[in-house]
Amino acid sequence: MSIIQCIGGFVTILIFLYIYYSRRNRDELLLINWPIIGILPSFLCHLSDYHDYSTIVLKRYGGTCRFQGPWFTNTSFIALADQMNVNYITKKNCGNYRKGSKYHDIFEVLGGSIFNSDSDDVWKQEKTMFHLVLGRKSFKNMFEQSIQKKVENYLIPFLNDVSEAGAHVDLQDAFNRFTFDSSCMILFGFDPNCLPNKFNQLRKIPYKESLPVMEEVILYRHFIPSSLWKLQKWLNVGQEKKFKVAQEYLDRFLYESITFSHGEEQSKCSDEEMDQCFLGMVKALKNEGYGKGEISEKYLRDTAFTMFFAGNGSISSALSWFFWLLSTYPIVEEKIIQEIKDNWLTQEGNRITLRHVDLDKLVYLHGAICETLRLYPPIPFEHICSIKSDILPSGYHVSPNTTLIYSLYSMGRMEQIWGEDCMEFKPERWISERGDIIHVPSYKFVAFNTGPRICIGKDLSFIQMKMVAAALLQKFHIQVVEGHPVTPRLSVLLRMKHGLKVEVSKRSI
Ligand code: HEM
Repeated sequence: MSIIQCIGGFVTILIFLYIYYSRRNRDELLLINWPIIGILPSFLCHLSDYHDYSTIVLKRYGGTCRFQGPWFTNTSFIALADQMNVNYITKKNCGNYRKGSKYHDIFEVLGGSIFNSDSDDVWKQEKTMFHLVLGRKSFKNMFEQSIQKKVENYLIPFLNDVSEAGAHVDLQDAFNRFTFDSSCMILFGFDPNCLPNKFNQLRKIPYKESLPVMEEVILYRHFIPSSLWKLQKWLNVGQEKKFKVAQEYLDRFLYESITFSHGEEQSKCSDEEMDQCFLGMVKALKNEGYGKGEISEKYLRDTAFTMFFAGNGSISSALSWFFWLLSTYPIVEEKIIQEIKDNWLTQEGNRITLRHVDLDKLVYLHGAICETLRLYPPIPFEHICSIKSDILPSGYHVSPNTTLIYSLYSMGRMEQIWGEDCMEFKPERWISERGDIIHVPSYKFVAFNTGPRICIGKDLSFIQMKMVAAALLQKFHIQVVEGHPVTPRLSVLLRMKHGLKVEVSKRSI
């Protein structure tokens, strides 16, 4: 018998077994760990709706189950969406769980940054430095002023122009440009002007496109054998070729920004603003003798890249899902508008000042943003690795050196965690009878991760999202174009696959 006949016979048996199983039990078919090829067929069938598929599987198996990859590929993992188990691995027994070597390989592009660090010394030192900078009053002021400037001088005029032209615009792209520019202002002290103030001045900017491409390839690296993607990388073909090109664009931009050697097209900030920007403060801290080692350009690049990776896409993704949900739930939009009317924000002449003390009064808006992050967490899953064998609180056994993936997306949709109405968008669930925001522990509301590796930028993210949402809702009614498909892109960041096409009309409240 020839090899082709053998393969043909094997495939026929698999098809027969597949049909046999599907007729016997449709539910069981959700997750069949086949001999040799493991979950590959189920996985391939559900590639386009991967997050929803994993959620259904995890619900079916009580929140914890094993996804067995093909033999000898090192792609098997334990999937989790059970808050007790997740609290255990991220907090109670976090000493036994690390990001691990597979994570470091997949996220190599982050360099020696805080995200990628497993060494307690380096991680603690970086974390303290982030806290020192983000906690400074001068940094917070600079942060708020940068967002305010960008909203007032670009985002609002841009959408005004769109409404006057009666055009359709991709709101996700506009938010992505907005967060890219504001991240640069905060990090480096200059605005690269990716978001113009006129609709017809939109131009394609390769370095701005880099992150979404890289995030997509990073997701593939999770699920295909590492030997395969490493070979692709070495041969510079396929997805890995796309990754390399995207990284080159972004790295060139970052190194030029660090040394400030761009052309003239950027709006430069004052020397004072430059000193107060994130990297300015990091350099000052290092010069004062904080932390070990020199401030090399590579270190500054890794820090800048981390800030982009952490903050830029997460915020633009959250804002896009927020406006899509409002378009789907007009009653929620009405309540937010009413809240803005009742508490409005300091009015200085014609100018609206978005101070965070005023934003704190917008409790319903806060609840709506939490609800968005629960249903559409920008980072949909987390990846860690066990050191020694362990037993999870649910009784599940974990062998040493096992990959565990906990799905933040699925955890936001579990009935055991959020109740029977978990699929509904209900900002009210975040508000107490007295009208305050209810504190929800981070192992339940996991969009910002939980345990020691919890997000450092959570408070700043809320300020930024509330500033943008309040300013836009006060000025515009944003409606998603009828029939526009909205589905998540297959990526480590929950962006929308087809963007968010919207129509904009002016509103005055
Ligand atoms: C909606 C916005 C955001 C969301 C949903 C979010 C979510 C997350 C999540 C899930 C992690 C854990 C990642 C991991 O360990 O693999 C994380 C970590 C981190 N985030 Fe955020 N983030 C957001 C915005 C930001 C912003 C604006 C900044 C910067 C100011 C930031 C800085 C960080 C840093 C430095 C870490 C690493 C913490 C550590 O490893 O100890 N994030 N974030």
